[in-house]
Amino acid sequence: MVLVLFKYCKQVINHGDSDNLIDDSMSIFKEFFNLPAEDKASLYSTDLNKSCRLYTSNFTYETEEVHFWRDILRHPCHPLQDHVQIWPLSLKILDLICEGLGLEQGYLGDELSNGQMLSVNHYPRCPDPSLTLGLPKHCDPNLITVVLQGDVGGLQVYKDGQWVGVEPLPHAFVVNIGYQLQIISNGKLRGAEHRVMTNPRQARTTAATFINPSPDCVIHPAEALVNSSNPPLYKAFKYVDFFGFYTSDPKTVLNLHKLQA
Ligand SMILES: O=C(O)CCC(=O)C(=O)O
Ligand SMILES: [Fe+2]
Repeated sequence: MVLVLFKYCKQVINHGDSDNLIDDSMSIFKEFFNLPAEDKASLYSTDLNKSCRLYTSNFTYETEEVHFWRDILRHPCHPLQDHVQIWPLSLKILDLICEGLGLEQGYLGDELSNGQMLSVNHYPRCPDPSLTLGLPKHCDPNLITVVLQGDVGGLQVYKDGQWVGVEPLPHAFVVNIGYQLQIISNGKLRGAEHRVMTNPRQARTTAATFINPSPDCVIHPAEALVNSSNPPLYKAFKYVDFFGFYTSDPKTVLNLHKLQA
């Protein structure tokens, strides 16, 4: 397994997952979005609590100020045993992150990462990309997100004050660091700020697997990374509470969980 390193975002290649399986999955995702609208309509829902739903733009179409050029099929994979077991690749990535941070192997396992959410994004061809984005600048709320971005670029990360395109590498997975990893690492790792551009020539379909803590898991900076010269930067909280704040205001949620200096 090879990690191609960017500052806040990494791509994993030679990961051992079969290229055919990746291609087949991507074909099925594209086939789904190419179905006639009336076939997909029964899955469309604006109910945030619905387990599997198809929706447009971002969390809540009705109340958001700006709409984005994206349709999403979201599947919570819950309970996990009825769908797929935790994906071995994500566990390997988490153990590599533990090694890099100096945490014991498995520290990021169990309830810190046993929630898995599949989010298949479809960004239709956009006649005028200057008017809209596929997704605005954001940082994912969770631990890490493993993204299969297919062969059409569009994902950008904010690095050193500039937007940098993440090159689509064949069969590579992009790993985005989420807020929970920033908090657990006590700021050693930073959540990846990213956005998605639209494309005037071709549609783009991507599959993001969100690796999430369980809702009641209490998140706090890892004790091994905190000492008198590195005091904790964040409060302890339940993931479900953090996620609630994130859905109402993703821009200020991290500040709410900071300890005052
Ligand atoms: O589609 C992409 O490339 C990224 C998707 C993403 O950032 C997200 O779903 O949060
Ligand atoms: Fe994201």
